[in-house]
Amino acid sequence: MLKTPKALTVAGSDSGGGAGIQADLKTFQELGAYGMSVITAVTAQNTLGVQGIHPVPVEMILKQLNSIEEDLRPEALKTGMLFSAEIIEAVSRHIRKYEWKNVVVDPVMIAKGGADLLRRDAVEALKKQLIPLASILTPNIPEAEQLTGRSISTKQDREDAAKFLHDLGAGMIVIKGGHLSHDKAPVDLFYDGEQMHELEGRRIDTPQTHGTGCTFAAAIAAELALGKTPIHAVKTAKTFIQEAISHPLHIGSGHGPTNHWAYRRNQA
Ligand SMILES: Nc1ncnc2c1ncn2[C@@H]1O[C@H](COP(=O)(O)OP(=O)(O)OP(=O)(O)O)[C@@H](O)[C@H]1O
Ligand SMILES: Cc1ncc(CO)c(N)n1
Repeated sequence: MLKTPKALTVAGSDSGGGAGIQADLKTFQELGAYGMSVITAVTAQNTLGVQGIHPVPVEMILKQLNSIEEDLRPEALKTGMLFSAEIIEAVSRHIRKYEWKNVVVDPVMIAKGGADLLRRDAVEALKKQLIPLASILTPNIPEAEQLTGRSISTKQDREDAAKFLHDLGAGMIVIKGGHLSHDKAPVDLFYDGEQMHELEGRRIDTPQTHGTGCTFAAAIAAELALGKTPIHAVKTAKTFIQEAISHPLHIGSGHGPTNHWAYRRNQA
């Protein structure tokens, strides 16, 4: 009997459904992985912004992780919004203890509307505890700047940042190009620990980009769960997010969600 690949997201809930746990589960489903979740925080959120954040007690996060470990060990996982140093420490300890593999770390810090999804004092825990466990780390440019303490404007800056993050212990790094200036194509830089690869893309001029980073990292995790190679996984994730942004759903009046159906529909 063929084994069903299981992918786990350890992240915050977005009541609006476009980012966080909800985006991750939709992405897993579309790419053919069985989706599971460990919720680290509940956010009250819509396309206009974040109206509230309620972190889940660490004890309950550990219970969710243990329930998964005892019965449903994932082939791959992704982490998203982790909110505090104590949550990062608990999640990292669990991943280390049970030697979970194929760990995609999306170092979520700030929502599109400016809300803090990670406490400022938790950045050190992220660098010391979780990044060394990452098979693939997926910062956007502002997150890479925070993690490296350097400003990033040129291609050389991005390559140097990727090497710096590799030295912190991340196996492979994708520095996402969504935040490059609007007249530039959103090229993502993928460093596999030896070589730099550029993931070309076409910029789609739309405000409907809520949850792009979550969806991209979840697509990588789904592909790794399916047994695909890292380079295949990041390339599929890039196509997946490009399709999802290209076919907006026109939901809400702010930064609307992307369209998780678009990739599979276009493959059919
Ligand atoms: N306007 C766009 N057109 C095409 N691709 C885009 C656009 N914006 C982002 N992307 C792509 O989406 C993916 C996520 O990148 P981005 O830099 O937006 O992540 P992020 O800032 O972490 O997202 P989030 O807002 O969810 O935190 C990358 O592959 C990036 O190249
Ligand atoms: C819960 C959650 N995670 C991540 C993001 C980043 O897009 C968000 N807006 N909300």
